[in-house]
Amino acid sequence: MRSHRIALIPGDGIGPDVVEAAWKIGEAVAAKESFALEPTRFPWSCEFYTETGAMMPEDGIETLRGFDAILLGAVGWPARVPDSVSLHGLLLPIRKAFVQYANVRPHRLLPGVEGPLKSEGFDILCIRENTEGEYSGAGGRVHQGGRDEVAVETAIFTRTGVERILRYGFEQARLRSGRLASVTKSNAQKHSMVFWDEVTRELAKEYSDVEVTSYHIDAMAARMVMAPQSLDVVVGSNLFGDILTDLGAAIQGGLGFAASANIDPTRACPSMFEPVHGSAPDIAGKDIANPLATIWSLAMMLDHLGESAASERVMRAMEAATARGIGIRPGSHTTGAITDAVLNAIEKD
Ligand SMILES: NC(=O)c1ccc[n+]([C@@H]2O[C@H](COP(=O)([O-])OP(=O)(O)OC[C@H]3O[C@@H](n4cnc5c(N)ncnc54)[C@H](O)[C@@H]3O)[C@@H](O)[C@H]2O)c1
Ligand SMILES: O=C(O)[C@H](O)[C@@H](O)C(=O)O
Ligand SMILES: [K+]
Ligand SMILES: [Mn+2]
Repeated sequence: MRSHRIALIPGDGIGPDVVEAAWKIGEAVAAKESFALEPTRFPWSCEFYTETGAMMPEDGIETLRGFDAILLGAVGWPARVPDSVSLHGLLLPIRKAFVQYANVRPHRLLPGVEGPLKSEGFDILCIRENTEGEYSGAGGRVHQGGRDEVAVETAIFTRTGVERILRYGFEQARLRSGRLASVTKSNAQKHSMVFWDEVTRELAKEYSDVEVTSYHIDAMAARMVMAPQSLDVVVGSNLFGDILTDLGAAIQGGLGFAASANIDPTRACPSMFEPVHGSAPDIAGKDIANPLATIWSLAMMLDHLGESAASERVMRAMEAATARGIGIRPGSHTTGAITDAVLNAIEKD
């Protein structure tokens, strides 16, 4: 029987609830399609940090390297560990070490879900650079606490990094409508974003079948709200992509719906799948976290593993559940009730 080894990192807050919910769905579709999912659970989290002084063991990356994929919940519990420590101790090292340079985030309204806008048919694909840019972690602070204190945070854009993410965007545009929007801010950031635009234009010659348009990040934010139909594939830097994908999540009905895949397109390393949202301390422990974002991320994982029939089963079941009004508004159903509705739809399919 085909088998896939999956590392589960539930993490903090609502992370464990949504990962266990998604895992039930994974097991159900694996049974339907006659393959096995072999889970190994890792307790790496802010609690782990409190106990050990690190977000993951020193050999954590090497341990993960042997898996076919990683399914993650959320990292961060600011009351216990500063976010800058937890993110740079677990989530960001995985993205960087495994060169998961393409963070793929689909935003689409599921049937029955009414977003806050009149944006029927909202359906875009955001591609976020995931290994460098504003998240490089290069910089420092001097004269800490003093009147002359200085903080420097240097965004790093390499030709390799910029070219490969734009290329990924062009390729995705080819698979969809043939339209690509490249997010820039070259009016203000006169080095990195001018470079980004230059590489965009260079690649445009190679992809003459793709219609590419550059938009400044601020105008893009407005466009996503005012004219989302004019967009299809959107490619942007790490921070721009981070912000735009919470906006995309909001338009698709909330963070409980937004899925993501951290992809190493070369497949040399395991890719990681996780909801766009974080640990949601404000609703943790209340059993109202929407698991659909993580279930959708699981569908992306199955597709990446070559299990496209199982992936399609998950998507169909989610759509059947929301079409019946399950989980369509924040807090409308418990995590368990939404999970059961999806499981039920899988059984009936
Ligand atoms: N990739 C990640 O692991 C990731 C992503 C974002 C934030 N974080 C971390 O998570 C912590 C909380 O961050 P935040 O509050 O800025 O963002 P968040 O995404 O955790 O929450 C933002 C808002 O969305 C709601 N929400 C999120 N997920 C939901 C779900 N599944 N169902 C229903 N509502 C949901 C929350 O209740 C909250 O009101 C911080 O430590 C942050 O650094 C981690
Ligand atoms: O990448 C980040 O900024 C955080 O982990 C989170 O906000 C995300 O979007 O994944
Ligand atoms: K997450
Ligand atoms: Mn984010």
